[in-house]
Amino acid sequence: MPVLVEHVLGSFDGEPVRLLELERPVELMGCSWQTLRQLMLESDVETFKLLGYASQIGTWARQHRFCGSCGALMELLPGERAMHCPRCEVQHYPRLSPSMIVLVTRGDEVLLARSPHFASGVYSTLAGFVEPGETVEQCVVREVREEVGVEIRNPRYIASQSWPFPHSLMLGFHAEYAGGEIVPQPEEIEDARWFALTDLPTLPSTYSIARYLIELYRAQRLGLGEPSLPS
Ligand SMILES: NC(=O)C1=CN([C@@H]2O[C@H](COP(=O)(O)OP(=O)(O)OC[C@H]3O[C@@H](n4cnc5c(N)ncnc54)[C@H](O)[C@@H]3O)[C@@H](O)[C@H]2O)C=CC1
Ligand SMILES: [Mg+2]
Ligand SMILES: [Zn+2]
Repeated sequence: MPVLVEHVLGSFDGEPVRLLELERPVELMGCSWQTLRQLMLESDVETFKLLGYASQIGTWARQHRFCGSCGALMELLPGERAMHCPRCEVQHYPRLSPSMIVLVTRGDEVLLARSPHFASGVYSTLAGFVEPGETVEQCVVREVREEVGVEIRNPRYIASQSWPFPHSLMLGFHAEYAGGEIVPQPEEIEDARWFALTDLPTLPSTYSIARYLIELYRAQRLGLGEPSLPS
């Protein structure tokens, strides 16, 4: 195989696991290439966690081959998960992008939206990347305002999830509606509506924290058993 670089990842079921980054996709007997999204839908949670980790390490190392400060070829630092510049000594650790995701509610109704690239009919919670200088709570307020023009109150942290598409760390919140009419952000939001908990549209994958936030609130309001977050 045309191996570009090899990363030792750890072990799985007692066996050592390595990630081989190939120069190009080659045909391998008995194997086929799949996207990480397909694998999320088809794997068990433990396997997907390993694949998500491998994908994030591979993406980070591939995108940090050269030093962003001086342009020199970077090296993997032995004994640490870091890329190191031998010329100017800069270190780059795997990249994580903190992102908030929030379920906005109004009694027995939840605010869900569609982005133009969702599968047909699917509605989800609002999400967005944290910007430099803001707290996650400020990000929740800003993103909801930008994406649907609605004001919220009491943003409350619920749970988090690693989301390897390509390197998000999802910070899940619940917030209450405080005012305003829904105005979808042009281009970003195709449609946004209030849905009754007893009449929800097609929801995102059961693996997602978006789905968990919705199911958790539904369980709490309707007195059902609480879901568990696969993470
Ligand atoms: N696990 C889950 O349940 C869900 C996860 N997500 C993830 O949340 C993240 C944020 O969601 P979006 O609504 O797409 O974000 P968003 O509302 O901030 O808009 C996306 C835009 O942000 C910019 N962007 C891209 N990467 C960035 C980065 N690393 N830092 C700052 N800005 C960046 C680009 O201009 C992009 O078009 C994505 O990674 C998405 O995959 C979104 C919904 C559900
Ligand atoms: Mg968004
Ligand atoms: Zn350098």
